[in-house]
Amino acid sequence: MKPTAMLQARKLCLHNRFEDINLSLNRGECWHVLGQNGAGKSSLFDVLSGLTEANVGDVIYDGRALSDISISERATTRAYLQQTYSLAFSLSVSELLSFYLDQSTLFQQHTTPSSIPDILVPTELDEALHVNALLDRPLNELSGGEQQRVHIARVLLQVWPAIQQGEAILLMDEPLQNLDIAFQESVLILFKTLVVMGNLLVMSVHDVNLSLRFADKVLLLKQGKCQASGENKAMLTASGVTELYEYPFELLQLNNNIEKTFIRRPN
Ligand SMILES: Nc1ncnc2c1ncn2[C@@H]1O[C@H](COP(=O)(O)OP(=O)(O)OP(=O)(O)O)[C@@H](O)[C@H]1O
Repeated sequence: MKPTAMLQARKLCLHNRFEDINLSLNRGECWHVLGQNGAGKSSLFDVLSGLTEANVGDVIYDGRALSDISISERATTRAYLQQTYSLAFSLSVSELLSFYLDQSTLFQQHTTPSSIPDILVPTELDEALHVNALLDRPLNELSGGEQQRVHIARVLLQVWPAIQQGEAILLMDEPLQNLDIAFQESVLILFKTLVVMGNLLVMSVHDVNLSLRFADKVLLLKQGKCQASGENKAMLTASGVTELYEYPFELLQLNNNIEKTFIRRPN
C-alpha cells in the first residue's frame, strides 16, 4: 500500500533563504503557504519541485527521494507554476500549450475552419480559465491576467493524465497573481475539484481571507523558518497572522459565525 504522505520535506535548508523545514503533505489536501515578501516561499517551492537542490535535507515524493526520480518521471506527475515565466521569442497560446500536452489524451482535434487552432483545452479547465478563446493569440500580446490563466492551464496540462488518476503533485507559486476577483475564485474552485480527486495542491498566496475560505492546511513561513503549520482553522488566528505579517489583524465572525473574515484591527 502507498504511504499516505505524497510529499515530505525533512530538515530542509537552503542557505540564507530558509531552514529546518519539515512537512508531511497528504494526497487530497490543499495547502496554502503564507508569509511576508522575502519569507522564502518561492525558494521553498523551487526546492520542493526539484528545480533547486537543498543544501541540507530531503524532499520525498510518495516515499521516494526526489533525487532518485528522473526528470522525465517528475515531469509527468509534478507540476510547478513558477512566479515568473519569460519567453525569449513569440509563440501563440496554442503553440505554447502544445509543448506541454500529452497528445493522446489532452486535446480534442478541431477540424474546421482551418483558421481556428487545432487544439482545445479540456472543458473542466476552460470553464475556470477561459483559455480556449485565447488559443490563436500571441502570448506576449495578452494581458497579465490572461497570461496567468494560460500558464495555469500549461502546468496542469503537463500532468493532466496524472491529475485524472488523482496522482499529481501541483506546486503553484502565487497562481492568483494578476487575476481579477472572479477568476481568483474560479481558479480556487478548480483547485478544490482537483484536490477532491486525490491530487495534492500546494500554493502560495498573499490574501489571508482566501486562505480562510479555501485552504485545508497552511504553512506560515516567517523569515525562512516555519512559524506554524497545520489545519487552517487552528493556524489562521488573529494573533498568528498578526505575528506573521507584523500587521494588526482582527478576525470578524459573520452570518451567525458561519463565515469569518480578517480585517485590519481598528485603532
Ligand atoms: N536566486 C537567489 N539567490 C540569492 N538569494 C535569493 C535568490 N532568490 C531569492 N533570494 C532571496 O531569498 C529570500 C527569499 O526569497 P523568496 O523569493 O523565496 O521569497 P518569497 O517569500 O517568495 O517572497 P515574495 O512574497 O516577495 O514572492 C529573499 O531575501 C530574496 O532576496
